[in-house]
Amino acid sequence: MIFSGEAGIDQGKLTDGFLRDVVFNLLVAGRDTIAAALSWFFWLVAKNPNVEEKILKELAQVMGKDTSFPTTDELNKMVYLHGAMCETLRLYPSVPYEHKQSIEPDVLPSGHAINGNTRILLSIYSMGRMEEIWGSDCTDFKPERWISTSSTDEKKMVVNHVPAYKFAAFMAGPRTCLGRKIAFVQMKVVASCVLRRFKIEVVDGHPVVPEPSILMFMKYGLKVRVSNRA
Ligand code: HEM
Repeated sequence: MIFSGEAGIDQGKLTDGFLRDVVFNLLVAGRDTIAAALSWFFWLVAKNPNVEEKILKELAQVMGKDTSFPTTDELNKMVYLHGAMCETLRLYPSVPYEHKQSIEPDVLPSGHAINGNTRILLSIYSMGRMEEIWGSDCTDFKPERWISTSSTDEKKMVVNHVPAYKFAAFMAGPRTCLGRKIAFVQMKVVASCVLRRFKIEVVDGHPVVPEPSILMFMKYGLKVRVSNRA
């Protein structure tokens, strides 16, 4: 639209109103989605010390004693952390369900015939927990399922390609999330900076349950004890 359509363009220039709306859209789409995902990530990591240990090991290998923000190159090397982020979004997608609407009668890839003007609700949350899709360990938090050894260098780990129609946290098709890549950058920067410096422990007895809404936050927030890593 920005380059080919008329909307938001006046005498060949983008209008202030159009630019305002684009920036607002990016802020709305990209703030709470990341906040929700990071809450679930820190909770899952605190509850799975084996995962925490592997993340810290990878961070030490990639960053050494450098305490500054990770570079793009360093972020790309954080393969296990990337897997942990995908695994978090599989189990706790920031957008738990989506709705799409047909204009005309159609047949879905599943073979289901639908009428025109039909609303379809997709539960991204349920899809992330289906045994047919993810296997018998579908409820386990297992970053390993997202990574494998490189075909050219068996000492190197790489992030597996998983089709968007299987991992639907960012949805798929022409209206897929535009911020997917920047979302991983932001989440990995925050996670790596926090986890290297601090130990996060969930306060005993604090209930952690999802609040199903347009975005899936924790119903009672996340109460944690934060201590400096020795
Ligand atoms: C964990 C983080 C995020 C998740 C889980 C997420 C998920 C989604 C989902 C499910 C959609 C709907 C796609 C559809 O209906 O087909 C969407 C749309 C969108 N997202 Fe994200 N998002 C995240 C972060 C971001 C960030 C950081 C940005 C921008 C900086 C962003 C920008 C957008 C935009 C602009 C759209 C609308 C795309 C369109 O309608 O064409 N998102 N996102």
